[in-house]
Amino acid sequence: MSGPRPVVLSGPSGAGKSTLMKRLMKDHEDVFGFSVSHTTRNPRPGEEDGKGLNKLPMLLGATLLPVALDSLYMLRLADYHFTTKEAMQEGIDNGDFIENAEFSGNMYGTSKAAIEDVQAQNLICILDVDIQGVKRIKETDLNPIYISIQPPSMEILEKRLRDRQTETEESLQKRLEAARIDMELSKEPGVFDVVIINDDLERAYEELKDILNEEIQKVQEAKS
Ligand SMILES: Nc1ncnc2c1ncn2[C@@H]1O[C@H](COP(=O)(O)OP(=O)(O)OP(=O)(O)O)[C@@H](O)[C@H]1O
Ligand SMILES: Nc1nc2c(ncn2[C@@H]2O[C@H](COP(=O)(O)O)[C@@H](O)[C@H]2O)c(=O)[nH]1
Repeated sequence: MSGPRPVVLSGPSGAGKSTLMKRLMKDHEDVFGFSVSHTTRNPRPGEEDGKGLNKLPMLLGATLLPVALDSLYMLRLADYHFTTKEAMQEGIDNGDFIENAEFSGNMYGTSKAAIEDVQAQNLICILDVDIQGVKRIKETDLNPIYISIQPPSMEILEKRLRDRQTETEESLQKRLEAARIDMELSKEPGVFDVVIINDDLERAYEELKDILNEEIQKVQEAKS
């Protein structure tokens, strides 16, 4: 496939993938596009459903110049396509997904359309997937850069997840269990191109930008 290489961001829930990714997208206008996954979990307060949001940037770009760029970016970032188990299973059976997994009792998956939407715009496609997704994507011809975002320790991860206030005690425990497995597997040689320890956010962000610098420049040059 031509165009910039996609980027797979993986790592335990609460490690900081979304925080880093949202900053990357905000700081690099029209360089990255997020592969909006499907999930059967319930939306969190403030999360945007992907339905219809893809069309928003063009409308806003043409009509709403005085709006602050920050708010434009928050508006155009869909979090997920929130769906039901039945609808998602039907999509999986139809071959609509390049990968799917069960995580913490819910289904998650990357549709082929989610990636194609981003690649059609010649943007760097960012996928946020768990370790099962990483393994499945390795069986495809997507050829992304594989980056693992890891917390400095289990204790800090637990604190971040608790402070985020998005989980029940039950789902928090499931996520911590998955995190232990993830932290072990990410140490296996050859699974990830790079492992970033997200201790200090600024340092982790600089590291992420450095890794992606070559692809970022390619997209920026192609646009100039
Ligand atoms: N370096 C950091 N120092 C302190 N807090 C951080 C750091 N990075 C992220 N956080 C905070 O930790 C919490 C988890 O981060 P975030 O939601 O980005 O994780 P995630 O990996 O995307 O999780 P999930 O996979 O569940 O979506 C957030 O409240 C975020 O503000
Ligand atoms: N295999 C996949 N994993 C995914 C996908 N989208 C998100 N995820 C991972 O799920 C967990 C939990 O996410 P949350 O939003 O409920 O906190 C996290 O590790 C994500 O990376 C996907 O399409 N496929």
